[in-house]
Amino acid sequence: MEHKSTNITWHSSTVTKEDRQTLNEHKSAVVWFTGLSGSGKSTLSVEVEKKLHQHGVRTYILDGDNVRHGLNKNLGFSKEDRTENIRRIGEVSKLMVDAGVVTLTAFISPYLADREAVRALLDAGEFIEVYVKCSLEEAEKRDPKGLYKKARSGEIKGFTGIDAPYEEPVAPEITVETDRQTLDESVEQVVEYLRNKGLA
Ligand SMILES: Nc1ncnc2c1ncn2[C@@H]1O[C@H](COP(=O)(O)OS(=O)(=O)O)[C@@H](OP(=O)(O)O)[C@H]1O
Ligand SMILES: Nc1ncnc2c1ncn2[C@@H]1O[C@H](COP(=O)(O)OP(=O)(O)O)[C@@H](O)[C@H]1O
Repeated sequence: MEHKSTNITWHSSTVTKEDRQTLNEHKSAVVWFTGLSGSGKSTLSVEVEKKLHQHGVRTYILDGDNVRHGLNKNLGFSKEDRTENIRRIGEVSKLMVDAGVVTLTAFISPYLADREAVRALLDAGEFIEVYVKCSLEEAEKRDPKGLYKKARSGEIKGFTGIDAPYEEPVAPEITVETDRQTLDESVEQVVEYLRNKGLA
């Protein structure tokens, strides 16, 4: 993206990310849930956060409700707008990780290049991609918000999985299969990974 501001310098503070992590007694990273609408991203992020919080981990969830209603309320669902949506969320995630927080994000983030751009913003090991894998058939059967029905009838255009693409992750850190596993199994799988990385 074009860099419009000039004559700006980076102002570093004396308290570093590492200092904050030491104070918190855990590292920080972004746990990036990606998958179709209805795959279980929000449900999983909420349950994983609950577990982490119980273990004394500082957490925050970024999802559509706190981002598309505020920071990104000027964005729709064209390819360009989705890319800008993910770019901004990536930048916010980076700030949250710098603040020492384990940040969980729940966005479809359908484009591989957009997710890789977020990965590139962060240090090694700080971007944990969780592919919330679920067949379109099952997601459509769940249809928790009735949006697939609207997409099939043509009331919503450019809906992910129907007439807009979803590019599957190539090498995600974690894959959970919500049409084959129970919610508890998926939650435990994510928490176990985070525990092994000093994040839980
Ligand atoms: N056209 C279209 N395609 C996909 N999704 C749509 C669309 N229009 C509205 N919605 C609703 O918006 C939620 C997805 O927003 P995201 O910010 O996660 O999308 S993206 O990452 O920018 O692609 C998504 O929420 P989830 O079901 O939680 O994934 C939908 O409820
Ligand atoms: N194993 C599972 N993991 C996650 N969600 C599940 C699972 N089985 C059924 N569900 C249901 O699927 C729906 C997923 O919706 P949601 O979490 O809003 O998905 P997304 O955020 O990806 O759109 C919820 O109603 C949830 O209860």
